Amino acid sequence: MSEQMTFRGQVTLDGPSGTGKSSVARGVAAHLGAAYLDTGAMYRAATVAVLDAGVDPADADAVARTVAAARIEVGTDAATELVQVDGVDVAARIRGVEVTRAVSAVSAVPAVRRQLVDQQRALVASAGPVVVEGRDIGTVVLPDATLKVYLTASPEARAQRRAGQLGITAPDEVAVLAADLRRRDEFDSSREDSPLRPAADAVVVDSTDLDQQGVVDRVVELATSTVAAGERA
Ligand SMILES: Nc1ncnc2c1ncn2[C@@H]1O[C@H](COP(=O)(O)OP(=O)(O)O)[C@@H](O)[C@H]1O
Ligand SMILES: Nc1ccn([C@@H]2O[C@H](COP(=O)(O)OP(=O)(O)O)[C@@H](O)[C@H]2O)c(=O)n1
Repeated sequence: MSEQMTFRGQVTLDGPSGTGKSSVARGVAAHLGAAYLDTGAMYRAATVAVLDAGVDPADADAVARTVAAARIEVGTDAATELVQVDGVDVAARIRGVEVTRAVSAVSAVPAVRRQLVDQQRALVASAGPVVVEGRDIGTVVLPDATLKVYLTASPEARAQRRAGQLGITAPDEVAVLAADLRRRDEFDSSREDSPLRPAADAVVVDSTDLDQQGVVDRVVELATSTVAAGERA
């Protein structure tokens, strides 16, 4: 497929925190003229609903009831960020420390996952060509995707990137951030329902020594060569 040809497939990007999933997925979507879905934003929005209801994130039944009653909306346009809970814009709040600390507990609740996975599949079905990022997209949400990428990077690089994003420079604060990332990744990888892991047919891309554009270029190259191979078959 030449780059000018229209990309009609689905690209999944999974991996641990700070590997560059969101920024790379946006770049790839823009390059391919595809829609973009940030599934982490949906779990984060569900977490806002739980915290606002005063529910303990560890109380799975109450979490499931609260999220079932909430209207969670996210956009699929790579150029703009739309995240709402019951019509209220929560795009900034979902990135806060409070939500980040609670999100893994909320996303481990099977009923929450069923609800949001159904919603993700419906959004993808109406989006056309799409780049979707998260933790279980290649394994559970879109097992037949055109291209599955599993992004990795060293723990040090991931902590440094997140620190840069949050404007944190003090070494002790970076160390706290690194410990938080490690804890969340362990939780996400060891949960029973849809743990974080590469799909058997995912291409693993280590971004430790690549800059953001380098990773975007690599994923676009993989997407175009996968489509070309499919057309030859
Ligand atoms: N390959 C890279 N090298 C350096 N910084 C990167 C790279 N990819 C992404 N970043 C930066 O790292 C930070 C975290 O990236 P993000 O896309 O939010 O990761 P994730 O969605 O996996 O948590 C952002 O500030 C982003 O610009
Ligand atoms: N498909 C997904 C996406 C996110 N999540 C959960 O949502 C949390 C936040 O996801 P995110 O993609 O916003 O996290 P970062 O990689 O940006 O730190 C993750 O730590 C997971 O607990 C999930 O369980 N499944």
